[in-house]
Amino acid sequence: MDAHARARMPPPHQTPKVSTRSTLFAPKTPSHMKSPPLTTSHNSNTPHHSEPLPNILSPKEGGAGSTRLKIKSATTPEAKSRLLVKPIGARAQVQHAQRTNSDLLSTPSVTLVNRPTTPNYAPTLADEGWMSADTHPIEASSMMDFDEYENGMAETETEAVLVSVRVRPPNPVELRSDPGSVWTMPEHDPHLLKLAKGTEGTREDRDWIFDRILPPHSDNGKVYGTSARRHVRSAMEGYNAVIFAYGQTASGKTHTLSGSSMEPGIIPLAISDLFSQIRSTPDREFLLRASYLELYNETIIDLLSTVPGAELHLSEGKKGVVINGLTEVAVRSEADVKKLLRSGEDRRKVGATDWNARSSRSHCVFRITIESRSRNPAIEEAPIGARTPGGRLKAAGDKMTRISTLSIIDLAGSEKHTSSKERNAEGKHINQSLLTLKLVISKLADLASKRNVTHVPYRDSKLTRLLQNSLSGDALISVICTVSPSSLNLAESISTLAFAQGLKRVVLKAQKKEVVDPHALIQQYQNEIAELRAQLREKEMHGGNKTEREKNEAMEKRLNELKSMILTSVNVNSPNPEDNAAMIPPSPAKMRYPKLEYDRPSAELLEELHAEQLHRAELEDEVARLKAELATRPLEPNKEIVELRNEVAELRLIADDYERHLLEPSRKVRADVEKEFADKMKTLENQLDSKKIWANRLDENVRFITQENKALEARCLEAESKVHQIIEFINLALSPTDPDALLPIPESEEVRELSPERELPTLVVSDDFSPSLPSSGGKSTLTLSASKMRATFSQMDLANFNDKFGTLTVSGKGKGGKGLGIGGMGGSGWGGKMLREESSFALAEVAGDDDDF
Ligand SMILES: Nc1ncnc2c1ncn2[C@@H]1O[C@H](COP(=O)(O)OP(=O)(O)OP(=O)(O)O)[C@@H](O)[C@H]1O
Repeated sequence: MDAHARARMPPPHQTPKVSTRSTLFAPKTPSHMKSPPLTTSHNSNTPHHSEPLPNILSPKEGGAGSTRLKIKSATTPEAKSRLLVKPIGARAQVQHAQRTNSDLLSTPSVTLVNRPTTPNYAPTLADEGWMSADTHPIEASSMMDFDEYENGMAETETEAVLVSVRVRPPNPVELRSDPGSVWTMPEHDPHLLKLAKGTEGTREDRDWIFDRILPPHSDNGKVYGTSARRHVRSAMEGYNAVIFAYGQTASGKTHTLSGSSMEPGIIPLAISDLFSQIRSTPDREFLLRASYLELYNETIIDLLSTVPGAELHLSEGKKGVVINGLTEVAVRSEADVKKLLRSGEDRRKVGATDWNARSSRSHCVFRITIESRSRNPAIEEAPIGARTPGGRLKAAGDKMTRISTLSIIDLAGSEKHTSSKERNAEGKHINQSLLTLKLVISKLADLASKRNVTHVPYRDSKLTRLLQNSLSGDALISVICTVSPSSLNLAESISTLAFAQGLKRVVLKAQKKEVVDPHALIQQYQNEIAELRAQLREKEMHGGNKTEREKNEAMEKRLNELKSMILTSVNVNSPNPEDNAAMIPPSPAKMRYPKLEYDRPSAELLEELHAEQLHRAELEDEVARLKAELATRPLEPNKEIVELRNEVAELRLIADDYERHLLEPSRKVRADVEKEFADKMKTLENQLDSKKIWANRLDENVRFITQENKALEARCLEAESKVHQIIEFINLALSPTDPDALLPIPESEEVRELSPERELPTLVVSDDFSPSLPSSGGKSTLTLSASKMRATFSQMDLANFNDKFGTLTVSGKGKGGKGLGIGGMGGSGWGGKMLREESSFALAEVAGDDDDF
């Protein structure tokens, strides 16, 4: 964020929270209404002012400090005159109602009555000071950059004081001394103020940056737009707002705030803006009351009191500093405020100093308290759970009220030593209070910078006590620091700018004040109105004698008076309390549709109705003509339908396109799945290939085994035939008939031992063929001697024997190669089995760990 943006003020609506804080001004005792008309004995320069003040408020139960307010019954002619305001015509009302906010702003409708003329003070039109919007001379162009400026501010995020610096044009004395200005204000940068090159008497060569620099040619309209309008609008929305001017004497504070009849200042423009806001807010009702006080030589004086010079005292209330007994006057129109300001201005302490023929010798606070509520019955009820300022839960029917104050403060100028003794004494007090203000601001700035601050000296002057609630963050603040362009005042101007810089560092925490407050004056008035209406209705029903009728009249007057105090977009245009039209309460339809123009004159409405009827007749003719044309028209494809068809076709294309785009993701998913499956397929194919290899090798095995089996079969057959031979041999051996037919068996030591009958052959059988035979040294051998066998098996069934040796292979084994022998299966063994194990191992290697395999 750049320095300029930092310097800007935040929008006041950023933290719209409901607060329970309420106004700090306490009203005065009820004696006001009975007091004689206002006169002033303070201002020796001004004539006494005897104009009666409008609607002074008084506490319901009396006593200083009470916050209960009530308008006294205006039953006396004097009281009645206070309520009367001159009416304006119906046409003017309509024009007012039709004007937009911006219209009203760009053409402020009032100007302030200034103080009486003195030799070097030349306002004109003093009595006609409150000019109409159409006649005052502010140029519309001077307002042109307000919106741009406000838009810029709306972007900021932190709450700060809005600080503007206004450089006034040089006065004749300054022009004589040095016609140039010590300040330069670059056109391209409305935030930058620099000392002109070559300015003597100071070492200050820094750039000064503020929210707005207002060069000498800026008029009050521009100042209002840039430095006050936001605050006035915020006050209307429930934020407390303070606008004050600060600067050395004769630097232009009063000119900025009050202005002249030709160039109204911030106060009259603000008042005008307030009323224009009410006119353009038909859904809310308002109650405005004004107070005006001055702080002179550390004494607070009520400028609106019926007792001139009435001194006020401050006290510490629950919610801050309270001004006890301050007069508040209900105002219903700009004219009402004009009267108040004029009477207050007349009483203000002014005096000629060496620098200013009409110097303000006091600090002045003009304050408007604004109460408002919704007029819409649907939304005016406070939400369930809302609380009153006292903390109690709202009762049924309680309504939310916004209560805020707009304070505009004209500080007395900081003083140099003057030639007058009296001025010097005043100056001492003024300087003392301004010094305290500076100190307080500096402490608050330190606090905002999180420096250690133990004490903020609010109590050191009445000015800082008056401002305490606002300065401690309760309000939105705008300060206009005024400086002279002359080198004669350079030191003072730099001191003012330093003060302004301190202000920029103060942090504000203003909150919208929207509460359920049974003590809100607007609420009390509404209650009283309802009560009076009920009483009057009852009396009407029962008739009554003369005295009662008089009482009723008084009650009706009071009712009308109260109703006139509650300002709406309708009755604020018609300030005459006797204008019954303005007094009629809004109908339910009006309440429901507040934006409809119910109050337009009937002649206008009739005119409009007539125009509408003509227009309707024309339209009916046109419809008839078109119908006739349609009836005679040949049936051809309706162009519109063709167009619509084309449009449908186009839309279809678009829809197809959308569909394609929409299907794109699913296509991608499908491609992914397909790829996944393809990968899996490939793996399975690989596995299948491996299985095929394995199967081939199995086939090979089978083939090999089959061959082996065949070979074995052949050998078995051979063995069988040999067994037959053996059996034959045995049969022969056992045959007693022909011993010579036996084959000769070669002699061996072993056989000799075993077969003493040499003429008989010996049979040797290896154990490979019979596991049941006894083992001897790894190889069992059965040697049969024919002679022994003859003896042993003489009784044996040959068939049994044949069974026993039927599966044996026979290897001939006889002495000298003549004998017969039975041996194992030869060297080939189980070659097939070996092959199978090897293939199975190889196959497992190919398949890996795949479960699917
Ligand atoms: N911007 C301006 N344009 C034209 N005239 C101005 C401007 N500012 C001030 N003046 C004139 O300068 C004179 C002094 O101004 P003003 O009374 O407003 O000063 P001040 O700061 O209020 O002084 P003090 O503190 O003594 O009351 C007045 O005659 C006023 O009309």
